[in-house]
Amino acid sequence: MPDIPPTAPAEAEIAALRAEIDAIDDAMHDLLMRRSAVVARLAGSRAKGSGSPVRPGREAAVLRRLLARHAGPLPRARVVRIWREVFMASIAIQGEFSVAVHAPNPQSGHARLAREHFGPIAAIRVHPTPARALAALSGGEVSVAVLPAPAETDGEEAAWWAHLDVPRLQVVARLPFVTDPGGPGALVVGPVPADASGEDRTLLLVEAEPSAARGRIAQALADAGLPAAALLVTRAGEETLALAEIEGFLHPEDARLAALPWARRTILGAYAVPVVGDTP
Ligand SMILES: O=C(O)C(=O)C[C@]1(C(=O)O)C=C[C@@H](O)C=C1
Repeated sequence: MPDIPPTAPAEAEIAALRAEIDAIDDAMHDLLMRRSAVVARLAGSRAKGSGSPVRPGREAAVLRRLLARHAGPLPRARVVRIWREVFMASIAIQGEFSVAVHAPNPQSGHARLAREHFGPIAAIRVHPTPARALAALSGGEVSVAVLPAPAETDGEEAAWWAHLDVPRLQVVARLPFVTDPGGPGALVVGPVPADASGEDRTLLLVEAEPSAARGRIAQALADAGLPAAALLVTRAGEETLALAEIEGFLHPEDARLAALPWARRTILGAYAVPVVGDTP
């Protein structure tokens, strides 16, 4: 196509639209400065306490509320990306933040999930085993650890979830927050309990009798009023370990836990149920 110089009316239209964008940018900048000042007040308030400033449940609740009112051409996944940066900026205002991720290299799927979630500025270090990533978290070197989502095929070394040092360390989030069918999944472990988002899943680890079949474990959970939305069963020597995902935010003193037939039952933490992205 030949290059046609823009006509004067077209230039005037572009200038007017850009003036509108400039005014919106000023308003957005004012609001971001105001928001950061509120975050600084929150950081200074004793109500939040010391320790990790990260509250994944609160972040999820904010995003769900915004996505519920969202309309127009801005894709939902972009809204999430913009607010991820806002959250990370708020976290930076409140203190140091760094991540240990277990991944073979910085380009692998789980390392990319961590980078996408925690943003381009966060210090993210890759560790060759889950144990090394968790040791960095236990030792206070990092704020959170990102580990592959549990799988039934996990061997002794990969099954970090079978030996998690709860309640000192707990699962607090799941990545990605915008569902990606077929993509890798990861869990975020923090040095604080998970905070409820209003729509959560709790991870419950039970040690069942050695011969326990999957169906019997699922039935016992359902009978106790804790039907599993997902159930992973592995056998390690004499042990049968079952990791159940229970709908809702379960507290350790929930009476339904006492109705389970197994003495060893541990809440590993909880995560906000991910949201769906943009439909093509
Ligand atoms: O609500 C808080 O506790 C905050 O620190 C604020 C805020 C936010 O920017 O909205 C920031 C980080 C937390 O992970 C959650 C929310």
